Amino acid sequence: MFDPAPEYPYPDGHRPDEAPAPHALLAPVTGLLGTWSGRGEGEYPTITGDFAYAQEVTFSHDGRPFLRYEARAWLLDENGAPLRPSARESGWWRLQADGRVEALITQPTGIAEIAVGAADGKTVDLSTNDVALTPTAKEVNATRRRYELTDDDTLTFTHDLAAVGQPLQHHLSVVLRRKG
Ligand code: HEM
Repeated sequence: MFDPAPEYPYPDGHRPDEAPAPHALLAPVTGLLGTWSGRGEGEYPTITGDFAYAQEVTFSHDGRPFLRYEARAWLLDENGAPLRPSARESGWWRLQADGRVEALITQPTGIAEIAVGAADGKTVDLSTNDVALTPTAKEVNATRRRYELTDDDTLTFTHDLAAVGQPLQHHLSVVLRRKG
């Protein structure tokens, strides 16, 4: 009998050794699969003082040659307690031959980025190819995102930002640990 609300039959995989098998083109990024969390610090010349934050990041796949990417951050007070929700973003990393990456990343602040770069199994380096802004979004011109797997369960991430009239420079650094 016809089921009007069937379950989606292709759940995402979060580990290289579980079904579905990762597509061969994902080989340079399979070490990132899963959920990560950690604490980081940020700064920008237009902001008063540094800030501390926590972040959770998830990479998953459905057997095709792209990653689903999701990240959400929250600010921390001086005792490490949650202060308020901060940046969120989600997107898709399209893996090409030779570890080339084309990423589409959107944020609820009205920013949509296309970034391109490369992954080699341990590192991913993505730089802006294009940015689209909604009419009320802050001016963002470019970003650079660097990931490094320092061991199987530790992922460092740095984010450089060119925005609101400032040249490309450090905005965020975080050390993420594999969850679970
Ligand atoms: C972990 C992720 C991030 C955190 C924790 C974070 C945190 C912050 C904080 C605390 C501010 C100061 C304003 C405020 O209090 O909200 C800020 C400003 C800003 N951030 Fe981020 N941010 C993150 C990611 C990003 C990303 C991915 C972009 C752009 C691609 C971005 C672009 C900006 C811009 C344009 C400003 C405004 C600067 C100004 O108007 O002076 N941020 N961020």
